[in-house]
Amino acid sequence: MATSERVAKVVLVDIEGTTTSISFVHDVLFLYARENVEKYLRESWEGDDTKQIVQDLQQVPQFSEYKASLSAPPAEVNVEFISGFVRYLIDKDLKVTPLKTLQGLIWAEGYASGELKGHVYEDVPEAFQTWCSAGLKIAVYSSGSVAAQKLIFGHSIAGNLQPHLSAHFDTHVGHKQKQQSYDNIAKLLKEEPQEILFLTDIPGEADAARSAGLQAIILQRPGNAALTDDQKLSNEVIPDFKPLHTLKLPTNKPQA
Ligand SMILES: CSCCC(=O)C(=O)COP(=O)(O)O
Ligand SMILES: [Mg+2]
Repeated sequence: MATSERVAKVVLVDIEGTTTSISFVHDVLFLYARENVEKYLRESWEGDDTKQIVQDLQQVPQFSEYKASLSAPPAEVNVEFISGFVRYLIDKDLKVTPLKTLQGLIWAEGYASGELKGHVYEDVPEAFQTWCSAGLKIAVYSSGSVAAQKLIFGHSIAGNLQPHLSAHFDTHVGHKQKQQSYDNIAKLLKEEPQEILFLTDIPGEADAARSAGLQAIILQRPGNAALTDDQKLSNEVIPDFKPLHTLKLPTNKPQA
């Protein structure tokens, strides 16, 4: 289907590599979390949220591997030990839920102080505006926690984009390369899967979304991983959101 003829009721956007540069996520956000995790854990160690995250981190499969890599692991978990494990997970870019929850809490302090401003590509605010004016809904599905998603769009370099967004999904609905996650999202949105258009930089995510019946398009932003010839042949690939400015609802009926 030509991009100009495409119709959808919901545009479901990924963040890293789609609305936002990979370098911002890795070189700014992940670095901020790396540098501030120990301070954050020290100050919140006795709090219920941190206690739950620390417990959940110890259930991550890589925990025993990390412990075994240390010459003298402590007898009891402490701030330094968990901070080291968090940095280990960040360096491996593991999209595990307790890490993502913790990162969101750490970033909240950076956004509140003004040290962090969320990067969005220049075509993103106009696309959000155009889709909302055409009656489409915009939802977000990222490995970043829902709280972190609200921060990046609420404190973006283009201002507060959060009013354009109707729904947020993170790894609580499942892994981004699993069909079941997209089945879950369609059910939660109460929409037919084919009326949802998913935009992502990762072919495995596009494949999983299509298996669930969603439409999917790949973004090839500057700095994204190169696609193979096969991936280019089996996907529609666009450089930015501009070709999707003509996106319309399937009927002239406005959304309820
Ligand atoms: C919510 S901004 C940080 C995004 C993040 O932590 C991440 O791992 C990016 O994953 P995505 O699913 O957006 O590619
Ligand atoms: Mg991505």
